[in-house]
Amino acid sequence: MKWPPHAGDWLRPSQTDGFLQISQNRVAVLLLAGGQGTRLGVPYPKGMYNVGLPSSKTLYQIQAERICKIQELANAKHGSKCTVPWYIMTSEFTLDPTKKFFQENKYFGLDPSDVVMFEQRMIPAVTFDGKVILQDKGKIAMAPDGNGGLYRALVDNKVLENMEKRGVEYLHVYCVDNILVKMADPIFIGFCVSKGADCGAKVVEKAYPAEPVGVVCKVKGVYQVVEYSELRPETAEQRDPRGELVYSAGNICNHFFTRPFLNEVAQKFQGQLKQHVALKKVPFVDREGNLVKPTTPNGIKMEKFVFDVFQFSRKFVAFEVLREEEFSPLKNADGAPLDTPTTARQSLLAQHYRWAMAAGASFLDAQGKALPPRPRVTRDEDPPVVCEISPLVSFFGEGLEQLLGQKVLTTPFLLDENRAKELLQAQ
Ligand SMILES: CC(=O)N[C@H]1[C@@H](OP(=O)(O)O)O[C@H](CO)[C@@H](O)[C@@H]1O
Repeated sequence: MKWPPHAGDWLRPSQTDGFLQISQNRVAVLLLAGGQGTRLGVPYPKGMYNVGLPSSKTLYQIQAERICKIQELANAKHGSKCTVPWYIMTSEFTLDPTKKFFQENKYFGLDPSDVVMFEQRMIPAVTFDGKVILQDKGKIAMAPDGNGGLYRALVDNKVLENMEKRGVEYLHVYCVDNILVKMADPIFIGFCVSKGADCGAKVVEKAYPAEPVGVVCKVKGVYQVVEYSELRPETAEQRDPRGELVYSAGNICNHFFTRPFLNEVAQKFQGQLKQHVALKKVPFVDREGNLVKPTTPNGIKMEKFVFDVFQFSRKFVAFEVLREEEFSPLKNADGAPLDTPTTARQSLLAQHYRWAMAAGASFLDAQGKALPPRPRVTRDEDPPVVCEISPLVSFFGEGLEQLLGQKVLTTPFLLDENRAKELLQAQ
């Protein structure tokens, strides 16, 4: 069965309920940040990556500022003083550097007590015939247990108790690498809550059959995600009579869970989660004690997947969003055709350019020559101007008419809080 229906078939969800929940401290965000970023090829956590924006902000900073802003928007709407706690699942690889980075950057303006870091487990990598691999003399090669290690980590670290104490009822769980992620998105939260869902997933229409995204679909009557690594190419290519992909609902790793659902999974089901097998290049020491970096896969890493709990949901919803507004993941190093620092930067700058244009701004180039507006910028090209808008100024593009309406701006243009104040004062 094709899932979900086309975007136009959806009821228009209301933001109102989402903001209400946020303002009542019932919403938290949970970041999956235990991965090693092997494809990106950096020795530090992906969240610390700077994709080369004019502001030089890292993914962690952008996300922290979005939390600040969503709290502010909910407060302004409901006269509250709310908190959206940020739970960050790290691993042995990412915990210390992440902690240090947040400390050095004063938690990017968030209250440190509202940023809760915890660690997922590690499991040994093995050879194809099941033997452990020595990464160093006397050290077994270990890898994080996959983003589905979340459920055990929630128990190990008493995170669910922390959520309960704070009165958190709804979780927006997301992956670190999507530069366009809408943290605690009130539209998504509002939609899931209004449908009485215990579990939900945002999806985008797949761009092409072999795109490396999981697909949300029904298997034997049960909603689940089939991961791209486990979907046969001929299945991925199946089309319906209209010529559209049958499995077109691409998973963007943005999930909604209620706390009671997470509790139930943690207590009853997490032991049942399937182990997925990934063939990987695992560095090892040879008999002479030399470190060898294999060029072809030599080992197996076992991983659990965060979405494998969808099968236990009583009410699951999928929510289709626009790729250009919500999905541009950082997976690969520059040089790869897609999902690189360059494409992540281009997607964000293209979005901010669209916001500025929609707010009524026009642009001059660096020599003062007027630049004709370009209504459509695709996600993998440079927008005609460099325009970056701080999340502290605008989360969704809201509130920009007042600042940018009828303004003639010169590229490159960086709208941070100071610039926003100047623009307001100049009125
Ligand atoms: C286990 C898991 O969560 N896999 C996700 C995740 O893939 P990675 O290749 O593991 O980053 O993010 C993708 C979206 O960026 C999503 O399509 C996929 O299903």
